Amino acid sequence: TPGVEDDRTGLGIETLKRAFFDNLYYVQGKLPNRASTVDYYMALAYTVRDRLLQRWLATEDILTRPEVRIVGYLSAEFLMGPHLGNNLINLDIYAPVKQAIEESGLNLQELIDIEEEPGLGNGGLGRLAACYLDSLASLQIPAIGYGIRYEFGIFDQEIVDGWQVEITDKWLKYGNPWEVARPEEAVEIKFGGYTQPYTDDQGRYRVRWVPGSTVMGIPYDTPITGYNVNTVNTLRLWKAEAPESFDFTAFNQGDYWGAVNDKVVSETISKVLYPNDEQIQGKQLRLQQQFFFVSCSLQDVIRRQLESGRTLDTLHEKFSLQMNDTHPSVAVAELMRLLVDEHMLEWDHAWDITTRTLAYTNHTLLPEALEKWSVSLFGSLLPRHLEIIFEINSRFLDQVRLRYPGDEARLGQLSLIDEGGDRSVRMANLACVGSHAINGVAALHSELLKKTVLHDFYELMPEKFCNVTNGVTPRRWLALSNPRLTALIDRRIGNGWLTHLDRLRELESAADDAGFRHEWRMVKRDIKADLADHIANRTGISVNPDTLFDIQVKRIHEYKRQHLNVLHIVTLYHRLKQNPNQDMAGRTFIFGGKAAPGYDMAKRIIKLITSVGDVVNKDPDVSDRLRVVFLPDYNVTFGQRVYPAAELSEQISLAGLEASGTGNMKFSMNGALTIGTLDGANVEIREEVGAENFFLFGMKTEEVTALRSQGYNPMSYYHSNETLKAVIDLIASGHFSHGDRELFRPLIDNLLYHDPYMLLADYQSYVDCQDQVDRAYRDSENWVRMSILNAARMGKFSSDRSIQDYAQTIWQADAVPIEIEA
Ligand SMILES: CCc1ccc([C@H](C)CC(=O)N[C@@H]2O[C@H](CO)[C@@H](O)[C@H](O)[C@H]2O)cc1
Repeated sequence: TPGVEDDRTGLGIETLKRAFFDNLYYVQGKLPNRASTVDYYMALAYTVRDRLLQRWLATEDILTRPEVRIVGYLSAEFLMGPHLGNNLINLDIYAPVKQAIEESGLNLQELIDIEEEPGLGNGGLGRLAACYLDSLASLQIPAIGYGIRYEFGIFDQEIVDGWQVEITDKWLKYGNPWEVARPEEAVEIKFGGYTQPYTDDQGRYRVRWVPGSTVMGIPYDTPITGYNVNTVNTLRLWKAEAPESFDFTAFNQGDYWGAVNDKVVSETISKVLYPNDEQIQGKQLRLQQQFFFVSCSLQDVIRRQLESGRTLDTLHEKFSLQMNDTHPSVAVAELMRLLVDEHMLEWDHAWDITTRTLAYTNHTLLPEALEKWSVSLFGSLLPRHLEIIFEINSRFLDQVRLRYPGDEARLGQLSLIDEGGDRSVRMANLACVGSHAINGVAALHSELLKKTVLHDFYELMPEKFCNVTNGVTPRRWLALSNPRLTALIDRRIGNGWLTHLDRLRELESAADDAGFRHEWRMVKRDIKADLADHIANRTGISVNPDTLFDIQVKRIHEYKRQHLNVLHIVTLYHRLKQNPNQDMAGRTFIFGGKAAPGYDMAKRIIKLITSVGDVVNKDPDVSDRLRVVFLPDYNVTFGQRVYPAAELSEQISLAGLEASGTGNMKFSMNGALTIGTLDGANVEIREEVGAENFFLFGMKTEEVTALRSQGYNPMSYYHSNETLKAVIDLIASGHFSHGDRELFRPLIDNLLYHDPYMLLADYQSYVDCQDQVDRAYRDSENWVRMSILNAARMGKFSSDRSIQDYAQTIWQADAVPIEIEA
């Protein structure tokens, strides 16, 4: 009817309201008088989903064209965060929807906050994958994210009596309006069993895999909107189901458990995310999960290739598949199996296609994070893949022998099989041999990769190595998280910078504008006040928004040195106890981060933070100048609330161990200054913002290596630094643990006798640097100036720049604008 907008696509306020209440009624089956906030959220989610569907289907259609290249991002983790707010920003319908919801007597932020966060990741690696999906769509590059639809994501964290407690993450309890199941595209996945060589009808040697069990992989698709474009890409997450979910024969024999056994066993595969960050556990289920989503995804890719009318000979011309760390690296063997065993390609031809299609990104140098699977476990679960890996290895080592005749040591290093002890498959080696490109995630990290863990591969195949420094999406981490600063920047430099972040440079001149500085300071002050209210509600701790907000949020890990931050806090406490009139700017220290459930030292660090906080926050001598807060359950939603409120960003890892960091980028973009070591992307942030706008401390990687090789004796630092000794002794004395000297003994002993992450060696440099921060903060005009310059010079760290680097150097992928007929 003329004049009446389509209910599904109209953006008029009245249309939006009608559509909203129609979805409440027809989808949620609720009338307003009985609707809960979750019902209203669901109704709004469906209303927004309706308005992206046309673009989604148009993008899906483009992917079927033979000439269109597709980027497949294989990741065991996608830390997406809540969808509603992000889609309102990317579809540019935030304002009309806000008005429609408010005119309906509801509060949009309340509906946005009720969404269960899909926490399908641990930390940096998973969130990077999410930022990259946002940039791929915003740059109109056809792409598919491939992962696992865990029924339970990363645990929710509660702090009970100062200790972390893990709570199951039932994110699907109300259902998920942002996914569409596609059972018609389910695939079968094999496990176990044995292999059977045979000769095919052309007399050629072939191998058949006779599985011990099979499960079905059911795809669930989530739309990935681009910012202000028609592209809506897909995140395809696989759920495991039993081929037969109910065994009637067993049931009829009264074996009720038997009747559902298959179902339970199969579904276990996609049941829960492994909550370990940077520590391998070598559990069979973890390898099952990795093979499950990789085989599902590769079968899906091959189906799309063939349905586009292409043959498999040109798979690499249509698909670029990126392996997000080694977690998907079984893809090298699985693609070979599918091409050779299932689609009958010749080995060499298949190998050429495989290496041209696959690429590998490394995210960590930590030895304990480099995946190795025992040959026995691998062979029992994936007998055919082990054969294929042995074949790949023997052909590879033949080449190595030609290149380095007689160099057995190098051969041993490069081999896909670690022959030492219990033989194991080195997944990083498999990923390197099976890829055409290998990259690190920051300039320093990529250099260290070439010098250390992947040195032998670098010497053998230097042409494969490159660097792509990480980035973060300014849509979620500025426009959605910090609308007030976004509005201020828009007023100053116009919009367009959200897709061309380099334009933030136009803010540089504003740093010298007192009026603008004042507005900038006010925005930060307001956000700090909001966070102070949130902290009070969440923890009962009152913080003063006029103090310096010093924030460290990231997974708890000894190499990230949250406990070095605590040593500084105790140093300030010690100083104030000795001299209460000590002149210093008031500081609020805010921590957040989850510890892997089995990581005792990390859990003890959380207890140290909460224990020091209990004493400091209640001590009248210091509490007006010092506050320590551990905010529970650090996740994407939490990050969106905290990054905009920060003034000082703590990036204090031991040089050489933080591959990149991405929180460092989010803090700086929101005007926080960084105190940090020359580690990961800190190096490039300091290059961009200027050394004068960065608080640098600590040893460089070379100094760390030198000290380690000359023999590091932490006890000598304890004895030669009076304040450090007093601080350590205070903690050891039980002062923060009700006199219990045992509670933190493991931590203290580790620092005094081992200190593998060299806290004591970097302590004085850190404390001195923090004193610099204190002095700088008290010149608030200059501080705000530095804050503006920090944000203005963060253009490089947009994930759009990272994706453009990948597209140009690794994927040869181009933008394919999507036409939508009106
Ligand atoms: C097998 C257990 C496991 C699980 C996750 C990981 C990830 C690689 C850990 C991770 O998230 N690494 C972080 O990746 C970020 C994105 O590149 C970097 O910014 C961080 O520096 C790096 O620690 C390793 C090992």
